[in-house]
Amino acid sequence: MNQTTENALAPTLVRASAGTGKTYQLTARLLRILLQDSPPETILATTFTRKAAGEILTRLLEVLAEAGDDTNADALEALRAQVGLEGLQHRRCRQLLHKLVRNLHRLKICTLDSLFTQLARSFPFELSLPPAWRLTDEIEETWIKERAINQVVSILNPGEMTTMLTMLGKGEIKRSIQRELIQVVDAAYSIHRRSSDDAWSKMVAPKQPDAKELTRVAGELRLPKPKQKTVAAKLQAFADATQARDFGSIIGDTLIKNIAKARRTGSEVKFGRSKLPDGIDDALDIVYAAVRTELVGLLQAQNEATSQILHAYDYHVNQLKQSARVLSFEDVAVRLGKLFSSIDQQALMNRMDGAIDHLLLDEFQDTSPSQWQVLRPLAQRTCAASALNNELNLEKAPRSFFCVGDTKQAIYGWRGGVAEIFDAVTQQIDGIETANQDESFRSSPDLIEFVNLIFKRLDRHPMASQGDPKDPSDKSAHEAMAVRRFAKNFPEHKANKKSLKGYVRIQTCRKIEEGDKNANDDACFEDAANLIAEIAGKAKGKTIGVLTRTNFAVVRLIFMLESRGVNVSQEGGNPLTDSPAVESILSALMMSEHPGDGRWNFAISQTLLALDPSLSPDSIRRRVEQVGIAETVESLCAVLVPMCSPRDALRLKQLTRLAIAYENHPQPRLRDFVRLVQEKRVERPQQAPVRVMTVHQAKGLEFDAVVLPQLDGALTQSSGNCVADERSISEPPTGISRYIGQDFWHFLTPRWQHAFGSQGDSAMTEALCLLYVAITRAKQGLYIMIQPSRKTEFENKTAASLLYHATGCDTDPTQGESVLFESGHSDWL
Ligand SMILES: Nc1ncnc2c1ncn2[C@@H]1O[C@H](COP(=O)(O)OP(=O)(O)OP(=O)(O)O)[C@@H](O)[C@H]1O
Repeated sequence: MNQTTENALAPTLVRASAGTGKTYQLTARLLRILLQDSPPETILATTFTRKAAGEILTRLLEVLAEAGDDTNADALEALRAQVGLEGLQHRRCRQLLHKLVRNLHRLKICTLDSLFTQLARSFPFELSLPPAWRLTDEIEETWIKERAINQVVSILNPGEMTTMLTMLGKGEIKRSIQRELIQVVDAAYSIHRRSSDDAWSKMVAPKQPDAKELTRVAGELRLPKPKQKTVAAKLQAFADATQARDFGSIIGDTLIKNIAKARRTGSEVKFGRSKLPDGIDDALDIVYAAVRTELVGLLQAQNEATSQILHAYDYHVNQLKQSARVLSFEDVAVRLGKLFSSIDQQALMNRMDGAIDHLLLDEFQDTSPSQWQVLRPLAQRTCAASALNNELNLEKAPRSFFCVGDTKQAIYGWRGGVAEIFDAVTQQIDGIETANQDESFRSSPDLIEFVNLIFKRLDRHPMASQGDPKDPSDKSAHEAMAVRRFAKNFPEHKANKKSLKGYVRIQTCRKIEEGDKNANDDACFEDAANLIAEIAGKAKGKTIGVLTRTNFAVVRLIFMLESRGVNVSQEGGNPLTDSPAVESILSALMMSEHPGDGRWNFAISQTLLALDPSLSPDSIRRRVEQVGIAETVESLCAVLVPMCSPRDALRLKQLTRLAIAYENHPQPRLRDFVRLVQEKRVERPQQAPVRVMTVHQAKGLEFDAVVLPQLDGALTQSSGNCVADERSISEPPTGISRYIGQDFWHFLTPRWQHAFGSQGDSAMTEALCLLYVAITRAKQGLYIMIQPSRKTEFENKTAASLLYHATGCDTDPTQGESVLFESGHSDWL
């Protein structure tokens, strides 16, 4: 960036690596805009979480308060450097601080979700918003989803239902209709609502070869008499299937795959090592075409069924929401996206409450395409003017645009966030300047060296060279490309804190001979818990982050750490049912609704009923009817509290709070309350030095030491999702299809092969991003605990094996309790 453009606050996109101070940059820009006297209500800054928004505001006020203090010359100097204004004075900082404090409510620093909610309030009619609407939370969304699905089921007659399920389930009738439909809705509704009506009908099966031809081919395949028995049997099987038109039975046959490969590479069709008899090429092609029609036809039918289900679901879910006057954040974003892409920009601005002149977007990699659709007109408006400022070389920018993010931290693909959104910004915003930041203010040089070592050498893993890059139907090739691209584009990171000591260790846990997966996972968690207890004992006053892939691991580790006397807290919280005391209250409530159900009775006969014999299902039900759920819960908690540990007593208190809040629900029902408690995560209040959480929850956080105890699972999950054919992320998908396994991709057209392959590529990229986020949370200590495995298992696609290969480790990985890699200063503590 040159000085002139910096002065004029040129539209800027910053690609900033982990720990390089995105928040610092954003705050600097915000201060700069405020210091040029822009009214607070014309500024909008968005971040990913409410917490981050709060932190930016706090930081803003703190910086001004410190720099406004006449005796604090250092703070003023730091602020001058941060905002690039050499002549800035203490007095000016104080003035701005006072102005801000008086106008705090006008300054919009918020999440995208909350921005969209505010925007929606300016367009109630265009968005068909129900009067006096409110937002749902995740749990209410689940309830509404289930009710809508029940309604969809109720309108199908049994015949239709069987057909539908047969089509949905690839020919098999599934047992639970509801479960199947929930899966369909979870996998496809979000993309369905972003797409055009005919998107599901883009996968079209080619015409079946004609009947006469098939009969001829069946005969031709019986003619040759090859010497090898296996070849003869195979041709016989193909002839039989063709004769019976039973192509489903040979869909997955190796010979079918071989035909596809031979046609793609221009080579001969082979079966194992055997050569096939001459003169049957044409017959094989016709069988292949028929099998393709069968497979693609099945997929087409599945897509049709899915589309019908989703249309019906969309209707019912909207009806339910309209009558309950509720919307989710996603509903708001989707409606706004559609409106903003169809309305004239000027009309848009005229309608919005107070125009936004300065737009600042944090964590930009997690912006979804439909969110960008809403943000784009705002961004373009601020940029059109700021380009003009540049030309005129104005000191003060009446408008400006700034966004910052890190494509290496795009871990919310499931919400529709895509790294490519950065490219969309550079293409769609005229005159945007880009900058890179790769100097970490967080991590020690030893850690940064490790980060560079790993991510620049990801391609040392065998998976980086797997697959045929020329074959778009080869999933491994797409994944390999993702790995190589990540390594190639990885910028060299630098450390700012040159003298900060750091330490990295990768070690195996103890070996469980003959142990199954659970036994090995548990051994790894146990050894990690011992290690954490040891570090926590030595590292007084330091923070330790224990980062896992799954919520299940969080619960296991918390339990293990607590039993070792470690002061530990859990980010994001668990449902209150992690406390037996809460469980017995829930059992009592359920028993009052279902007095005959022995399960509940057994659960509370040992606790509540034993402590207070006057309690019975009847008395509890009457109490609920007379005084409501909250008071009943409170009275039941009072019976248990004297018997409880402080940990359980706290959970009971939190249960009472939840019950009081729940009573505001328009139709409080005991059953729904119990489900709410079972599902809602509630955090314990204190933040301990050791914090356990998933890597997703750790985004944006930092710790003195990080422990990673769960890197052995597959990097990507096999996808049961649907696949979108998207040419550009700013446009709705042109086609959608249900997913099929990679073995069948060769039947698809190259365009669909590309769409399926891109999904494999994205899933792998996201897995690498997750590993990057996990490793870069550490300031000084990084401890990685992996399971000992055979060398061949280290060829599997796991994070553990990626590290093994990237470090160039030659220590035997089959040995338990051995150190595979170590660098830096073990005495960093
Ligand atoms: N210019 C700076 N000078 C001094 N310290 C800084 C500077 N920028 C950031 N820091 C410090 O470095 C650490 C990382 O900053 P920050 O959390 O803003 O990084 P980030 O880019 O948002 O990281 P991530 O993307 O990994 O969440 C913080 O402790 C912050 O106070």
